[in-house]
Amino acid sequence: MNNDFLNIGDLLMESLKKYDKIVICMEGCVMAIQLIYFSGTGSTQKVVRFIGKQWQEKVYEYDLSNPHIARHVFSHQDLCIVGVPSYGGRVPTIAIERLKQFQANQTPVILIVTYGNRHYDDTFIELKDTLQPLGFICVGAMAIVCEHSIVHEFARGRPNTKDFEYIQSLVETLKRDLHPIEVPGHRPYKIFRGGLKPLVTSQCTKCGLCAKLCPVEAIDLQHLETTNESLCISCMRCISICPFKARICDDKQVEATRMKIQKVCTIDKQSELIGGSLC
Ligand SMILES: Cc1cc2nc3c(=O)[nH]c(=O)nc-3n(C[C@H](O)[C@H](O)[C@H](O)COP(=O)(O)O)c2cc1C
Repeated sequence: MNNDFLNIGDLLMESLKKYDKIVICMEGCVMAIQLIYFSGTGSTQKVVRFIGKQWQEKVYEYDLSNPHIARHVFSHQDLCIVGVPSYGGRVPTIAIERLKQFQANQTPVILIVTYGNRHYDDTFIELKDTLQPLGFICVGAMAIVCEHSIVHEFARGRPNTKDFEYIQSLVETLKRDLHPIEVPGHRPYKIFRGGLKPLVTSQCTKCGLCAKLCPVEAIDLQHLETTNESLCISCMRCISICPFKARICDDKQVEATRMKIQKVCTIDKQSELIGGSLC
């Protein structure tokens, strides 16, 4: 047996059994940092990478927006950091489907939810409910405010330099006090009826980048002028990556969304550590 490894999973299971709060010092213990994320327009990826680097330079990555992502089994010697954006206060369905391809073995996991300054509602509890049966143990969670990927005026430019400094301080706190946690949210989860579907304009040069990068293959390379709306998950990836700004959301629909959420979005929220002790 290799004593250099601290078996975090076993410690956590013990703590769960005893209903005792456990404080785990990560300093000096050997772990692989595993980043697993879904990110439509790049904010969640940026945040998860930043948080991972606060532990170790060397990290492994699993991008859930890749339809051909390889399966993996994580061990108790891994520390996983799982990040998703909140869509309508929920975990994007495709992220749940792809997470279920993974397995864990008492693997500690930190949950990261990014959201566009409105609210994350039931995203944490849904993410925890997805990961726990797979063998993960939730030992930390953070809610991070990012620019709203539909209504960009909300939290525009965030996370900015100040946010990253703050996130760094949150990670330092988290590192000193990893333990099994409860997360906020309700069951049954909030109903999310889906978002806006991107439109294609005459600016389209048929370069095909959107089709290649669509997380759900909703754009056919042979028919770039349309989007398969039954597959589209409204992640806004195609709009954000188009070099010619040829894919857009209908202005009126964006305005309607803006009006609906503006009251709760205008005051800038702060990123936060989430979760009470499971004691
Ligand atoms: C379909 C959809 C639904 C969203 N729902 C919410 C929401 O309920 N609350 C919120 O604050 N932000 C919401 N947002 C904003 C995103 O959660 C936020 O911009 C997130 O950081 C995007 O991450 P990404 O760049 O990794 O895709 C939504 C965005 C999309 C595309």
